[in-house]
Amino acid sequence: MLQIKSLKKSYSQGSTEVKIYEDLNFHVKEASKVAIMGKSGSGKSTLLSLISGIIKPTSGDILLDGVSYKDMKEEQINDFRASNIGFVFQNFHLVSYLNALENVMLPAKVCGIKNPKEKAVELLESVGLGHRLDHLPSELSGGEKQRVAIARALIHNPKIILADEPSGNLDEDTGIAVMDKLFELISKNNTTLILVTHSKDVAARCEQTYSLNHGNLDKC
Ligand SMILES: Nc1ncnc2c1ncn2[C@@H]1O[C@H](COP(=O)(O)OP(=O)(O)OP(=O)(O)O)[C@@H](O)[C@H]1O
Repeated sequence: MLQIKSLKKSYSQGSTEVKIYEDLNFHVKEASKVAIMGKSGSGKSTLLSLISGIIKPTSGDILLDGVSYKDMKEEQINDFRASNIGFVFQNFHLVSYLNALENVMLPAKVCGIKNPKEKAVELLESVGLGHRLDHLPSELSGGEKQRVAIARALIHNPKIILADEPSGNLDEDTGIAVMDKLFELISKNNTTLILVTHSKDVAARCEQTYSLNHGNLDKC
């Protein structure tokens, strides 16, 4: 489903080259749930940004469902990402001036999905927020914001969800409830999950856990 081949990524920092990976290889099967752990600065978020096509590798290739990013122009990658990938971030990344319903509808509108409102209401109800549709992000609790973000990530039935510390900003009980919801919905939809986390408990929910060490992904 997802293939990462001989991936090299370096950042230029003035005259210095910051090397993150030299030769990273990785394969994720369809509908599987994979956790990525590793020390701060090991390159976990960078890997999610590369998988989403937001940043480009220095060399190597990424294929999603056999489609290589190398063969696509910037605009095609943006369209491909909008249709195939859903995101859940630690800081929620909701649009501040849109209410919960409008936030969830956003990816559906971008992808031209029919009945976006109906689908968004259904999803918000499934995450227990049917009574908060018209609340702005500033009028929602942290756990509620993350449940809106989960509904938004799933509305366009993406092939893959990339989650970066989704419970990192939530208290323990709220984090558990939010993760329960995320795993329930992705299992129901057979969505592939790649989850970056520092929490062993969160990682244990996944079928496989890898640790990113010195540019290599080691199976735990
Ligand atoms: N745009 C950039 N320019 C230069 N260096 C960068 C850039 N973005 C990230 N880095 C460096 O790349 C390394 C990997 O960053 P990344 O955010 O992927 O780490 P991470 O494993 O997700 O860390 P954390 O667990 O702390 O969130 C870090 O050392 C960081 O300083």
